[in-house]
This record gives sequence, C-alpha cells and structure tokens, in this order.
Amino acid sequence: MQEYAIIVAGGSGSRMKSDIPKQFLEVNGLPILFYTLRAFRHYSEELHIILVLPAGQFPLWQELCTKHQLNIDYQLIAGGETRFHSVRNGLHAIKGQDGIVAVHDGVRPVISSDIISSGFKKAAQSGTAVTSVDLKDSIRIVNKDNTNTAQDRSIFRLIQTPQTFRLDWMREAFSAPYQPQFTDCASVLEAAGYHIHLIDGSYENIKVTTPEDLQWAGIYLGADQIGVKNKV
Ligand SMILES: Nc1ccn([C@@H]2O[C@H](COP(=O)(O)OP(=O)(O)OP(=O)(O)O)[C@@H](O)[C@H]2O)c(=O)n1
Ligand SMILES: C[C@](O)(CO)[C@H](O)COP(=O)(O)O
Repeated sequence: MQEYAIIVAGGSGSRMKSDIPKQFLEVNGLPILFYTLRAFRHYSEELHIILVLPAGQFPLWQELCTKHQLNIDYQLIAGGETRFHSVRNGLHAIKGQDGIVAVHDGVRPVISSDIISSGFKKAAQSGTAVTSVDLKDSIRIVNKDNTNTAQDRSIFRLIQTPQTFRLDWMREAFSAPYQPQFTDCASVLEAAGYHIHLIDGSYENIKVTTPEDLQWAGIYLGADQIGVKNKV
C-alpha cells in the first residue's frame, strides 16, 4: 500500500513571537523543518511526502533550501486558514485511490523512524493510529466559579503527531465543514465516526511552540546519548 506523509507547516507561529516563521528558525545550524523532512525521508525512500507551507513563504523556503543544500524529494502545496484547511489542501494533492497517510506537524522535528513506522503499521491494520504519551504532571480543572478541582490524570493522554489514517477514511472525514474543535486530525476522524487507536509517542517529540522549546529541540537534535534516534 502506498504511504504518504503530509507535513503541515502552514501556521503563523504567533506564540513563538519571532520575525522569522518558526518552522524556518535554525536549531544547531539548520531550519527546524529540515529535520522533520529528513526524518520522514530517512524512514523511507518510497514515501510520498507533501509539504504544506503558506504560499507567501515559498520564496524564503526556496532560498533556505539552496543555502543549506536540502536535497529531498517532496511535493510543495499552499496552506490554508487553519491546520484543518492545510491538511485538507495536502489531501487534495494525493491522486491515488488507496493508501495510508501520516500527518505530522512540521514543527515536531524530533521524530524517530520507529514512531513513524508504528503509525503506518497500526493504521494499515486498524485504520487509525494516533501518537500519544502519558501525563507526567498533576492536572486540575478550572470551574466556572473560578474554583479548581483535582482530576485523575490516568484517564488522559497527551496527543502528538504523527497521526496516521487510511486515505479513504481521511478523505471522507475532511469533506465535513470545519469546526473550531478540530485541533488535530484525530478530532476530525472521530467526528466522522471512526474509532481512534492510540500508539506510543515519545517525550522528545516536542512541538516547537514557544521560545523555550527551541532550546529543548537543540538538545534533543544534538544529543547522541539520550535516546533520540533521528539525529541528522
Ligand atoms: N493554518 C495552519 C495552522 C497551523 N499549521 C501547522 O500546524 C502545526 C501545529 O500548529 P501550531 O504549533 O499551532 O503552529 P502555528 O499555528 O504556526 O502557531 P501559533 O498557534 O502559535 O500561531 C504547525 O506545524 C503549523 O505550521 C498549518 O499547517 N496551517
Ligand atoms: C496536532 C497537535 O500537535 C496534536 O497535539 C496539536 O493539536 C496542534 O495544536 P496547535 O494549537 O495547532 O499547536
């Protein structure tokens, strides 16, 4: 079965508060997005990779590819208004009938081949595979009257990407109108009635969102000895 990866990097990065789009910020001398693309290409030479970027960022991206000599085969597609729309644009670029699609945040550069592979295997068996980890902190719910109450954290999981699905199920789910609660692909597939299967992610698989995340990305991507498998 053909495997596809949609790497979404069409956001504005408002929480990073940087002049340069966060997916282009350098970590250990290379743009974040390079590590993500290389991790997926490292997983498989056969993988059809679709990169989704805001159309206005295409020229800057091309400059960076030339500067850093990025030599990876992928298809470039324009992003949309929200993550949901960017994923949908990526899906429209897929012409085949059958396949398995992994959707991954461009700003999660510390992703291993093992996790990518588990997602494709689980989705090929069961249709859905969503990466997740246990919570390590205690959590409390803030009530309407501004009091707060402890929660049982064992019933929660933190959701990461890749999120991997059957292509036909994704197409059906993403034909629905956008809803604000669609913060990831799993919520879209769930709304379409599909059961979401969780697989293990990793604590290193951080989403670079706010400035301090850059330091952790630098440590993980530069580390030899702390179990990170996708160092480039
Ligand atoms: N219209 C959008 C919005 C988000 N994304 C992508 O979805 C991923 C997760 O989103 P997030 O970390 O929130 O990125 P931004 O939307 O860029 O950041 P912020 O919310 O701080 O503005 C990122 O790789 C981002 O580029 C996208 O492809 N298209
Ligand atoms: C898709 C995601 O990374 C899963 O944790 C997350 O939902 C993205 O949220 P964001 O607010 O768009 O960063």
